[in-house]
Parts: sequence; C-alpha cells; structure tokens
Amino acid sequence: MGSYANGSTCANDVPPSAEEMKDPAFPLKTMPPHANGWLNDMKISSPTAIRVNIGNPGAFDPMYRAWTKKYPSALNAFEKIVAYGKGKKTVLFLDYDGTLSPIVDEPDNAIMSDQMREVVRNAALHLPTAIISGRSCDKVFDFVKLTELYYAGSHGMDIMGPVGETGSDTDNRSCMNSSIKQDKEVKIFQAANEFIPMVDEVFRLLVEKIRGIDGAKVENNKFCVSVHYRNVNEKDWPLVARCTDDILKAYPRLRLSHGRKVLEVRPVIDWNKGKAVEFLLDSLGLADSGNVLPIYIGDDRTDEDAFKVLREDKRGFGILVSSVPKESHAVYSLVDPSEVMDFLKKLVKWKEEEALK
Ligand SMILES: O=P(O)(O)OC[C@H]1O[C@H](O[C@H]2O[C@H](CO)[C@@H](O)[C@H](O)[C@H]2O)[C@H](O)[C@@H](O)[C@@H]1O
Repeated sequence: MGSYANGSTCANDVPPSAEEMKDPAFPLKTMPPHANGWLNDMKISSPTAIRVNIGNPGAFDPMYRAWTKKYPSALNAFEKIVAYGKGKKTVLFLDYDGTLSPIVDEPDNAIMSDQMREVVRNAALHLPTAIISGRSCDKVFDFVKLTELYYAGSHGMDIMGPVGETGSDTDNRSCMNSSIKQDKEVKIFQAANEFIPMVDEVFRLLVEKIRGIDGAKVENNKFCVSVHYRNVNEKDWPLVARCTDDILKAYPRLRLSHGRKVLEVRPVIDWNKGKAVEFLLDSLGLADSGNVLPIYIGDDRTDEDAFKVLREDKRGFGILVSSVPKESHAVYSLVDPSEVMDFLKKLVKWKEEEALK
C-alpha cells in the first residue's frame, strides 16, 4: 500500500520510494500506462470554456464561428429541421446535466429551473419526450419531477415510462412493473440488474479510496458510479485516475468512460445512450418507421453514442450543446441550456401550429 503526502492511500503493486514521492510529477510517473491514457482523456473532456456572445455565438471567437459552419446552430437551422420533420412523428430525447440544467460545481445542486421544467412539460404534451441521463433514474426524476416523461437513467440502463407505453420484454433483460414517486404506475426496463451489488461495492470502495483527495467526490448512480474531479486541483487528477484504476483492476466486468470532469464506472455490457434511444423508439412502435424524426439534445461524450445512432440511421438529428468547438456525431449545435429552452419553445410552437392545420 503506497500512501501519499496529502493523506490519501492508493494501493500500488510497488510502494513508492521516498525519492519518487519528492518528484513533483510523482503520481503521473507511477501510473500504469492505461491510467496515463485516462489522464489525457480527463484533460480532453474538460476544455476551458471560451467566451461566447449568447444570441450571437462566435461573435467573440473566430474558431467557434468556423465550428458552427460544420455544426450549425439548431436555432438558425430551425426551419430546415421542421421542414424535414413535416408530417413525421417527432420524438424528443434530452440529456439532463449541461442540457436542461447548467453545469455547477456540486452535482447535488444541479437544479432545473421552473421555467425549463414548464417548457419540458409542454414539449412532452406535444411529443413523446425522454430524458436520458448518466444519473440514476430516481435522482433525475427528483430533479425533473415530471410524470409525463420517459426516463432512462444510468446511461440508459434503467428505463421508466408511463404505463402501457414502454416495455418490450426482449432478450434476457428483465422488464417489470413497479411504482415510483407520486404512486405513478410505471414499467421499468433494466439492462444490467445483476451488476447492482457489484456497482454498490465499488462505490463504497471508491468512497474510501479517494477520501483523502481534496475536492473529489463519488456518486452512486445505481448501475454506474461517477468519480467527480471538477473540484480537485489539477495536480491531483493523476491521483484520482490512479485510485480509480487501483479499484477497477479487481473488477474486469466494469469499465470506464469519460464525462465532464467525471470518470464514469459502468458495466461492460453492450448498452449505452444510443441503445436506449433504439429501445425507446422500438417501445413506441417507431423503430422501423420512416415516418419518425428523433431529435436528441446533449452535451456530453456519453451522448455521442446516441448522436451516432441517429446519424447512422439517417433518421433524425443530434444536437450538441457546447460553448466550445468539439468534434461530434451531432448535426447541429446549441450554446447552452438557455438556447435549449428556446429551441424547445420553438418546437412546441411549431407543433401547435401543425395541429391547427
Ligand atoms: O448524462 P447526464 O445527465 O449529462 O449526466 C452525466 C453526469 O452528470 C452529473 O455530473 C455533471 O454535472 C454536475 C452538475 O452540474 C457537475 O458538477 C459534474 O462535474 C458533471 O460531470 C452527475 O453528477 C453525474 O452523476 C452524471 O453521470
């Protein structure tokens, strides 16, 4: 067991020597090669935001302006989007953090504004709407508090929807009736039930492991665990990567993906937000229909799986929420949650006008 000057204890095959620990690059140098790769990804997935003039994105930054040529603003391209969706059934998929609520330092404080809640509720009254989040279903429901929606928590591994609307009992996955908040009867689809005890165990081990790293936080999302480093001094990021790696090497059935200043520990199964989109479209009876326009709005690397599905199927559009230029499988872009709200309002207005025709 190697122990660090700041009090955190990371198990290590070979304990670091006193000489090694004096080296300012110590945690990085002693990391296994793949954990070094993680550190690279930690940096890439946490770019510094540039100043964007809301309402006129790119006005301050020529690189952003050039980027929106490749990923045009979904607000500017709205007419084109609805022209494509004319006569089709529009289905809306929304990520939560960074899409419906702004990114904040403390994950428990990622509150959705009442105004946004009303806009999402309105959208759900006009078109099937699902929230697909890395958080557990219960947590995201506690933030959103809308019973009109479908919820796919834990990166799509835990799906709930209004009774009679979701739930095809496929493959070897379980699908059961249950009830959640407000006594609302729902159907639940869970893609990785058997992983719950393992994920819980890893959560507890990680909490213990990173206890000494100032600012680090571990969150239990039922089928996944999030290791947050947003509030960790950058010099300690290698320590976060190494502590996580130390735990994960005993769990080959768990893997790691990267979000916004967060390491996401999840089961090694062929399931992600893209699969959740396919599952929901299937549940709605729209899987093989050429008459459907799915729109997915998200800000995170984990949303790319869903963007990719829509792009490859050539059916709908991914919309990336970002104030920095990023490569993406999305087709369009929006700067931030306030632009997401404007887009949803426009969508509802269009649906209302369509209904009057
Ligand atoms: O799929 P999402 O709904 O976007 O969830 C992804 C993760 O979001 C949360 O973390 C992110 O937002 C926090 C609050 O703004 C922020 O503090 C953190 O740095 C971000 O990574 C959530 O806490 C995670 O559990 C989700 O996996």
